[in-house]
Amino acid sequence: MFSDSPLIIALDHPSLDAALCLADRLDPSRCRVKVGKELFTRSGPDVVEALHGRGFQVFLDLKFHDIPHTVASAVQAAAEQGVWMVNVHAGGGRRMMEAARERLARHGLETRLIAVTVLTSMEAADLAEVGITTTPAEQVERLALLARDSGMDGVVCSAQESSRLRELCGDSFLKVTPGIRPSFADVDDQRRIMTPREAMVAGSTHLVIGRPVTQAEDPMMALAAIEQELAGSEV
Ligand SMILES: O=C(O)c1cc(=O)[nH]c(=O)n1[C@@H]1O[C@H](COP(=O)(O)O)[C@@H](O)[C@H]1O
Repeated sequence: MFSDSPLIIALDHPSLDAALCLADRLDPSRCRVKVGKELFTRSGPDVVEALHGRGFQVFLDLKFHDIPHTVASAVQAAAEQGVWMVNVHAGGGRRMMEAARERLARHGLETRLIAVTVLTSMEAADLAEVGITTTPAEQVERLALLARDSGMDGVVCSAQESSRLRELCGDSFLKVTPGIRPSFADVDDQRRIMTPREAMVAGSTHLVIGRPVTQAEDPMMALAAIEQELAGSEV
């Protein structure tokens, strides 16, 4: 049975064994999982296959950013592995995103395709250093509108931007938000953060949570605590 939970647990582990060890402590009916750059670079498609075999839906978070043909081919390769969701960088531009969308459509692949706006680790000063002098919020709006117009199913953004993006792009446009910190967790290196409850109220459709669950002594108990915080929000 697939999960309809908004929770996506980031398996940011250095090996296949470590990731599966954590996955085996989670319940696939109560969360999805995210495979990112380190884990995929080390273990490749085997980890996706192993997670599918355990009943998890997988968000393959490789944040593709390259010329349109290369990104379209990479997105196709991800979708052919049967992943639930894949992402690209909105900064790659309209033609790149449209090429990825068109490739999935041409092959009848239903993987959700979303675009990263501004990373949750970035503040105004970080943007200024790379030549972007608008605020993070303005840049997120610009990239979210571009992503929507380029056929994306949604965006990755900070939960602090979810309510504005709900107004601009509607409820069904996915707002996948990392930088989530339950009341019991440390902030770590994240900057634009919110609690799970605040994020759902603000309009996030999915919450990406890593260390607060993966580093917990009992990951399933941490997940249950997050579910409880969410239930308190009546969302
Ligand atoms: O695309 C992502 O998932 C992502 C985008 C972003 O802007 N910020 C961000 O933290 N992430 C990912 O979300 C996860 C957050 O993990 P924690 O900070 O441990 O909860 C990591 O796997 C990040 O790579």
